[in-house]
Amino acid sequence: MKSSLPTSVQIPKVLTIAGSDSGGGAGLQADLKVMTALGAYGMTVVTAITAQNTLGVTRIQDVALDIVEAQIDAIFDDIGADIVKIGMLASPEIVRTVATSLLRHGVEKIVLDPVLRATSGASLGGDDTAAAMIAELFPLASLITPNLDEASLLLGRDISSAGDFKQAAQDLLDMGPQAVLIKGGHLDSTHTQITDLLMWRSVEDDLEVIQVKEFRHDRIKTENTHGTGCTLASAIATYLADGHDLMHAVGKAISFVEAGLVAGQFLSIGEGPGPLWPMHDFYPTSLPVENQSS
Ligand SMILES: Nc1ncnc2c1ncn2[C@@H]1O[C@H](COP(=O)(O)OP(=O)(O)OP(=O)(O)O)[C@@H](O)[C@H]1O
Ligand SMILES: Cc1ncc(CO)c(N)n1
Repeated sequence: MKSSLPTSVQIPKVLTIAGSDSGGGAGLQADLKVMTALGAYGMTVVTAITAQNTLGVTRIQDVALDIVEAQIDAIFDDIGADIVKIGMLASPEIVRTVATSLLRHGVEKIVLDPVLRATSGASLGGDDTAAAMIAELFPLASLITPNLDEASLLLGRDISSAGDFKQAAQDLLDMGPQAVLIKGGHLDSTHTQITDLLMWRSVEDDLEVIQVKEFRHDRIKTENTHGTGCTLASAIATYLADGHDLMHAVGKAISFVEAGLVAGQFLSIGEGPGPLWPMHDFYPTSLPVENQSS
């Protein structure tokens, strides 16, 4: 039972529906760290448990459908969420369960990161999961954030150059989401710049118009890029829940990832590509520990 103490401080409540990364760099662990770093109250619905580290994924255990549903109900029957971020869903059945539950609870703000493969190459969902996402979740999504591999899988054709981004975003937008962000992080790593392309629908004078914004930024030279996609989508969701419009939320989230990558260069976590560092604002890694403010 609640006490009668005043509860006037409002912080954004952000729910991630995602897989667990035992290594802590991606998945719901990354999501929670980002939400916390950005001042939101983070919550989790676990869809799958991955045995994972910086070298790769060794095992995946899907969570039973009724347990996925019960977690979503537990949150919306009590706490609620200002926005939902979706990551790894692992099977078409989990996609359907999540979509049905979110519809039942009338959830309207959804950032969908269509996670289908880990950077290490491990499959985190197959073609049938992609098809279920398109059918069940795209129409509910405020924003989808595919990387190049995911955009190629979802569209059934190769998206391999920045010149393909606009048409790919348009074709993905035609599949039902309100907005699409194509992430260019995996495009040729010899390029010194990265382009992420945002396309979204808006209404002007009662007419729907399609808007486009390219975010071009320097590629940070680092191996430690584990979790960039999860971090970006969680940061966008948190900034949206905090009241920013889509274009600014995406811009701020890209800057947050960049700062995390710069700070993550100085960390040595695991033998493979390590994670970025989402706590960069609080614990800057480039300073010797004794010089950091306490
Ligand atoms: N080396 C880099 N320097 C600067 N920004 C980067 C770098 N690598 C990725 N990003 C940014 O990180 C964000 C996520 O992009 P990316 O293409 O890596 O997504 P992803 O493949 O879904 O991530 P993940 O590898 O976690 O699955 C994008 O905004 C992208 O521009
Ligand atoms: C659990 C999980 N979700 C998402 C990704 C994508 O980075 C990953 N590697 N692991």
